[in-house]
Amino acid sequence: MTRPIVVIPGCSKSIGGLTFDAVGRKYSAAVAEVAECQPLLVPLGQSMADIGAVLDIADGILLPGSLSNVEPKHYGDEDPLDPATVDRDRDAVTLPLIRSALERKLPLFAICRGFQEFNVALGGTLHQAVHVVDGHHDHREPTDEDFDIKFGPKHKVRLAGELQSWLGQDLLTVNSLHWQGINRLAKPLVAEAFAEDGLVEAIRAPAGNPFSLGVQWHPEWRPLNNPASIALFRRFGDAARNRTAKGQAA
Ligand SMILES: N[C@@H](CCC(=O)NCCCC(=O)O)C(=O)O
Repeated sequence: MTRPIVVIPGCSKSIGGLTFDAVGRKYSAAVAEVAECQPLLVPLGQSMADIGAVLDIADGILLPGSLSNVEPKHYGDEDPLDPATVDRDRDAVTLPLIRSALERKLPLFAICRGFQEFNVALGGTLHQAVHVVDGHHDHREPTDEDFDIKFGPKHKVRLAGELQSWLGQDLLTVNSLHWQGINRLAKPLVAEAFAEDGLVEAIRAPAGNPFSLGVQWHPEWRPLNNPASIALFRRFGDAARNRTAKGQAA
C-alpha cells in the first residue's frame, strides 16, 4: 500500500522581498518519520488552494504552528494587537479547509497555531495575549536562544477524555511557545487537556471523526525522544492509513 497523503498548509514567508509558502521541516519530518505518511505541502491564497481538490487527494491534514496569528476578525474580536503578525492567505485556506475536512471525517492533527485555527474555524474565540489575562500564566516561549530549551518541557497539562485514555496517563509535561490561546471553546469541540492555570491545551471534534486532535504544544519537536508524541503521530498515521485502505478498497 502506498503511503497515505497528509496535506500541510504552509505559512506566508517573505524572503528577499519575495513571498514564499513555507512549512517548518520538523512538521514534515514528523509526518514522514513517525506517522509514516507522505507529507504534501499546500500553497496559500484562495486562488492557489482549491479546497475540494486538496481534500480529494488527502488522507489526513496536519495544521502546523506559525509565528503568525489568526486574524481577530474571524472571531469577532477587535483589531490585531500587532497587524504585522496576521497571515490572511493562511486563514483563507485553513479555516474553510478545517470545516470541509471534518465534514468528510478526514483525520486532522492541529498544532499550536493550527490548534487555534481549529477552534476559530468552528466558532470559538482566542485570547490575543494570554499572559496579560488575569488568572493565566505566561505561555510564551523561553527567551533562551537554544532551541532545545525553547522547545523543552515547560509546564504540566492535565489530560481528560480520549486523550487521557490514548496516552494512558493523567498528566503530561509539554513545551509552550505561544502568545495566544483559547478564550471561548467552539461548541462542537471537547477540551481534553488543561494547563495549571486552566487554559485549554488540547481539543477534539468527536462526532464520528476517527482522529481530530488539536494541541497547543509542539509534539513535532524531536518526537522520537517523547513517547507521547510518538503515540499521537502514530495514531494519526494509522487513521490516515485506515482511510487510504477504505479508499483503495472502494
Ligand atoms: N502565533 C501563535 C501560534 C504560535 C505557534 O504556532 N508557534 C510556533 C512557531 C514556530 C514553529 O512552527 O515551531 C501564538 O503566538 O499563539
